[in-house]
Amino acid sequence: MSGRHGSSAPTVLSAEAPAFSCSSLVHVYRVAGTDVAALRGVDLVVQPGQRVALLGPSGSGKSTLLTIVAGIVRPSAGRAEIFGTDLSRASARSLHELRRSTLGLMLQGASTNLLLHETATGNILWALRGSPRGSAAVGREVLEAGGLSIDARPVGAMSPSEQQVVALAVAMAGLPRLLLADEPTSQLDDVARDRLLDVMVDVAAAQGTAILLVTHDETVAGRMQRMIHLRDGRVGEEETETGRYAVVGADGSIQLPEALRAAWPAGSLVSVESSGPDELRIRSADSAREPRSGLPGGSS
Ligand SMILES: Nc1ncnc2c1ncn2[C@@H]1O[C@H](COP(=O)(O)OP(=O)(O)OP(=O)(O)O)[C@@H](O)[C@H]1O
Repeated sequence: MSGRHGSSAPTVLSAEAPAFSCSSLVHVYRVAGTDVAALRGVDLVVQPGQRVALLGPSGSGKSTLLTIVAGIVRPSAGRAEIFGTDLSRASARSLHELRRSTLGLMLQGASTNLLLHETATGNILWALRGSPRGSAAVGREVLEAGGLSIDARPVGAMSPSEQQVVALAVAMAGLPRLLLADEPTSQLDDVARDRLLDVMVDVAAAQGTAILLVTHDETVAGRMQRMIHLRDGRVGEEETETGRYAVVGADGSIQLPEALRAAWPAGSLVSVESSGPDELRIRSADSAREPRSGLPGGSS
């Protein structure tokens, strides 16, 4: 595949740097005098060429994280870097350059980044104008997988699912070093979704493209190499081939399993005992405590 998808040398911003990394990342939206904490301390590292799915309930901060990685929204606090470029400090100009040369964006609302009066192919060619890397052939391959290889309609006359295929074709045609995709196949039926995923994974593997992809669809997530679950604006768990694990944050915190959250509300006291280098025992203080009547001096 790599021959077919061959391109000029990639723009190397920092050879050894992760595709994306963030630590203690916080984002607060301020709307009409009210603060909404969308991200509450996210720690995450995505290596070059790694494919990562972001999952989590609605409102857990997935899209916010993606717009920060895209350099569209500046984080309120914490650190976020793309290939070694600090997103908090980068000038508007270098963020623009980063998006042009390094990132492929397919954010929510597939049609927002498309020229509606142009055809699918016209959109790909437009996106590749002056691009330091990029392959119209890859764009056409994605269109073909989505059944749009021969289509003279302007994108504005296409259905939402067809526009989603075009948006993915445009994003992939740029041969980005990091593809950011928010629900990239949400409008597609299962057959089209699987065909598109095949091409996406195939091209990404051939090009060494890292992917950070938001999805609610476990099938889509399963095509990525890592599955990260966000909860309440933090990384809660990660699924690997060997199981689903809680993730220790930079501050040493871990989230409670969902099933225990109602039983152990904020402020609950727990005893945390290390019973070996690889084992931690957490018990509710209530269960550890003797009944009051059994306590020395207990009166009830
Ligand atoms: N532009 C905005 N202005 C104000 N609050 C916002 C904005 N965007 C998101 N939020 C709030 O930030 C929190 C995280 O939202 P976000 O969209 O990042 O979550 P999400 O996990 O992507 O949700 P979904 O799966 O529904 O897309 C939510 O409480 C949301 O209401």
